[in-house]
Amino acid sequence: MKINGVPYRSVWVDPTDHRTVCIFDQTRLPFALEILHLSSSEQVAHAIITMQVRGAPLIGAVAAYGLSLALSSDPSDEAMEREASMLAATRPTAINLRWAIERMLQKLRPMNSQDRVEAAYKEAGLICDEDVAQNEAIGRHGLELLRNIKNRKKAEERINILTHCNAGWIATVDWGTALAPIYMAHDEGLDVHVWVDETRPRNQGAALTAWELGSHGVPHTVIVDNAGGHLMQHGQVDIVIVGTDRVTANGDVANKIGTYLKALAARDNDVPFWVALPSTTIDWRVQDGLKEIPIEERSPLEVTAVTGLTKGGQVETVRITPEHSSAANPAFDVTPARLVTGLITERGCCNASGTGLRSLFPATTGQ
Ligand SMILES: CSC[C@@H](O)[C@@H](O)C(=O)COP(=O)(O)O
Repeated sequence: MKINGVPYRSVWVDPTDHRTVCIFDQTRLPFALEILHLSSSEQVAHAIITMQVRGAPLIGAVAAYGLSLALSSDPSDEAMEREASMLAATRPTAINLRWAIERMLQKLRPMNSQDRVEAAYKEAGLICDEDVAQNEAIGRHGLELLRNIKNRKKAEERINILTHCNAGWIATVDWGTALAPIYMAHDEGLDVHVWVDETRPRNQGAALTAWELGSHGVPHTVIVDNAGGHLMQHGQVDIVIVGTDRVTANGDVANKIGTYLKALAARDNDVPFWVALPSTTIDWRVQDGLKEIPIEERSPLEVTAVTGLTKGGQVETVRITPEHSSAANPAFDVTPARLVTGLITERGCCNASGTGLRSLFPATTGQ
């Protein structure tokens, strides 16, 4: 995607030294656009844990480069296994992280240590290129859904889409998952408007989705997380599209906390609820999302405080709860497959079920 007319991906290798990995510091958006240069696997791990990079596909891609950086300083078997485990443990819910590390190890384990560094950067680059192609394909398939909605509307009526968290281009290597169809619809002149859930506690919607959509000129309105049900009751949402951090072999969907409540409201109001994902987000080894997907529990400080821009232009974090109140912060929830209208993948759309997924990915037996 472009920023001020310049095309960017969300992660790239510094062209001047061919080793350092560059990302946008997502904790600084939307107030500042800062590029971070990561030159060790520890720095990559820190960036993932602190959510300077986040979004399921992107943390997989960045972790793959993290392993490449580790091998640059020590390409031995011991170091590779140790650093791979360290990177895989940085966040628990998104399966793309473990998928990317596993793919790197499968490629690198049989190799001589002296050949590993070049091979690792090449494989990480392939992971990135494939992610871009998958998200572009998701965009094309999701665009069909939006065109169908438009065909059922009067000429002057816009398409209202609700989304949760940030599943845009900065959550992936490019395009995004849930936002890819929206960008394509906007680019071809469909009148789309996006209701952006702010997505407390970290406000990925208010900060990141709104920034992305605004930079691309897509009309959007930020709403508090609790407004979606009300808007659906009043016919102001045509479709919900969200991304996901892990989809089980049966089609259960883990995504940012609050997604489940949107799916319930959508079902009660006959609003289609779609989930967009590259196949790297499917965990074929897991069936029951509620029992088997680990849900990340983050710091209570993310709940008891908010960060924003003061009138003086300073970014500040302030407490919003009584000093001695405790807080809980489960970062994801699981939406059962029965509440999901369908999945948008790079191979097309399918039912959120084992049969639906197997109709598109018949040969996949595991990761
Ligand atoms: C294309 S990204 C889909 C998901 O990763 C996204 O919706 C999400 O929940 C991200 O969570 P985050 O905690 O910001 O990494």
